[in-house]
Amino acid sequence: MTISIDVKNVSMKYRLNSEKVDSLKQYFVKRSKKEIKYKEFIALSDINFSVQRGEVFGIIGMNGAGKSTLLKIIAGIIKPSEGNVYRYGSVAPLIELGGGFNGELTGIENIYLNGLLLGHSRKLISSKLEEISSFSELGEFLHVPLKNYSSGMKARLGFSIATVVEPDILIVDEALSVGDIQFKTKSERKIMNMIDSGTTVLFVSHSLEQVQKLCKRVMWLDKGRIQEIGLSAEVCKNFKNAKSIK
Ligand SMILES: Nc1ncnc2c1ncn2[C@@H]1O[C@H](COP(=O)(O)OP(=O)(O)OP(=O)(O)O)[C@@H](O)[C@H]1O
Repeated sequence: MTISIDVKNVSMKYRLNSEKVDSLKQYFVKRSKKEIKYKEFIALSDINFSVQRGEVFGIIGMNGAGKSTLLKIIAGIIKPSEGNVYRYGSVAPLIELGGGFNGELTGIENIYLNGLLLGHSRKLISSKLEEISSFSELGEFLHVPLKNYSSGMKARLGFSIATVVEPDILIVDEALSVGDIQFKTKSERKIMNMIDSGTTVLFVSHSLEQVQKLCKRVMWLDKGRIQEIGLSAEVCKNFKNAKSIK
């Protein structure tokens, strides 16, 4: 078995402002006097696990358990406070789609901007422009500034860019709604095709049914800690029972 993602001793602490500051001026005065106090919030605590190549691995947990934070750390979008993540191969994060979009630029210009942010070369983006445009089905809108797009249209473009090059590792946050029903079906089919061709998938979802259908192994996160890692049916059952007791 070859490892695709290795998460070692990862912890994440967020700093929360614990003091009310009424103005920016007051903030800077207090900051210069070192009077700003922070509370620490531990979103993830000592997370250790690995995912094998070609595995579809699920992460479940209640709201605020730390699922999205963990995905963003694994995708390299944010850095953990402690620990390391080792990824073997190229990564396509289907989270915060179009995070690097600029509303003043057109769809086409944003394809280049986002593609470069994903680590692709200009040449590669040019060669894939037609494919991205056609998958997004945005037609003439691709020549219009993004500030005139609906959120579904932006998500369509983001998805089309992120998946144009088949990655070794796909990171999917279910919370993102990718366009309308027709586009959702099309994007789910694309993800299924990648799974069939051996892409490693990390999948966060609140739908236990979907998790059991797709994933063999699942991790249950509870208040930033690993509660259980194991076979999907078993972990989902324990999670469901615990939820009904609460
Ligand atoms: N930038 C931030 N600053 C401070 N706290 C944060 C930040 N981002 C997340 N948190 C906190 O970290 C915790 C974990 O958040 P996260 O979004 O990872 O949870 P989640 O399991 O994905 O939740 P959900 O199922 O609701 O999407 C939450 O309590 C949240 O309030």
